[in-house]
Amino acid sequence: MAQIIDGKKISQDIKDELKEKVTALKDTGTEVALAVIQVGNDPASSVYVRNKKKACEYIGIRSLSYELPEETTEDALIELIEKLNKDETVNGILVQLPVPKHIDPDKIIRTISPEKDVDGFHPQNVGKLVIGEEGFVSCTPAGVIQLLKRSGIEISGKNCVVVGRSNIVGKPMALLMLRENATVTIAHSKTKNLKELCQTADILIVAIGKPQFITADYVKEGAVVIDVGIHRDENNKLCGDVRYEEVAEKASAITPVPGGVGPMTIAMLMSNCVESLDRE
Ligand SMILES: Nc1nc2c(c(=O)[nH]1)N[C@@H](CN(C=O)c1ccc(C(=O)N[C@@H](CCC(=O)O)C(=O)O)cc1)CN2
Repeated sequence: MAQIIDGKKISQDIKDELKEKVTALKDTGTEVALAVIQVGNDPASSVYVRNKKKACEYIGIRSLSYELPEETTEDALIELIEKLNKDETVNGILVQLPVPKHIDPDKIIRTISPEKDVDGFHPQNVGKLVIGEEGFVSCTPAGVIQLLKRSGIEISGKNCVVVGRSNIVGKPMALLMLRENATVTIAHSKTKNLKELCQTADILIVAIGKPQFITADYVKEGAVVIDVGIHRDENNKLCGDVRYEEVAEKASAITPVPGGVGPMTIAMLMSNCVESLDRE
């Protein structure tokens, strides 16, 4: 049976380390502040935003909350971001995704100052990741690296297949694994022989957005399987992109859903906020 990679425990460890750091910073008169913007009332987004605020509270980060109505215009949102960009007391800014359809997420991401882009989505931060310069890194992929490292899983020299090529998970995930000296392949909806390709992976990272798509026959005996997906099944129970029960019997280590990658997203967001101070 596989080692279960406990994202809840690892994210708690990270939050505890950050809390210590933030407490010490406070003693020197330095405060960390994060502005969280949500447009509309998507129920899942409301849960994530609430959890981000709770994490801020736990660590000692000041959180500024902007809950804007669904009909907020793109211009009004841009105006708010520009105001926060100029506010010297705010270190980090994030707009919870998805935004309503009438708002262009790419335009919004580009409006956030790269120095305050704690989500790591701004093209300038993505570019820094590509060329190996220090910048903010997207929280979910950064969280996966922490899960692997803190679980004692060797990355260097391993064959890694990343299934999914989104800008916020798949692509940065592949770049981070490359930075850790893995041999990386990105698979996507047009990939031929996906199953055979996945079977070559020592580390299989799945961010495909299809509930329970990856079955045991996609997985090499002893592989490490990281599930980035999050869905509700027909019984309204949370599940991932991976068929957990059967894959756990074949893998050497696996992340559960819930309690795997998800909680790491928020821990790494907190880490980026604290890190933003070192960049000033
Ligand atoms: N601006 C952003 N928007 C979105 C991001 C992001 O990083 N920045 N990522 C996702 C949502 N997300 C954070 O925002 C997120 C997703 C899942 C979890 C999490 O802890 N999941 C739990 C289950 C929680 C539940 O009960 O639903 C788990 O997997 O154990 C945290 C954050 C899209 N939008």
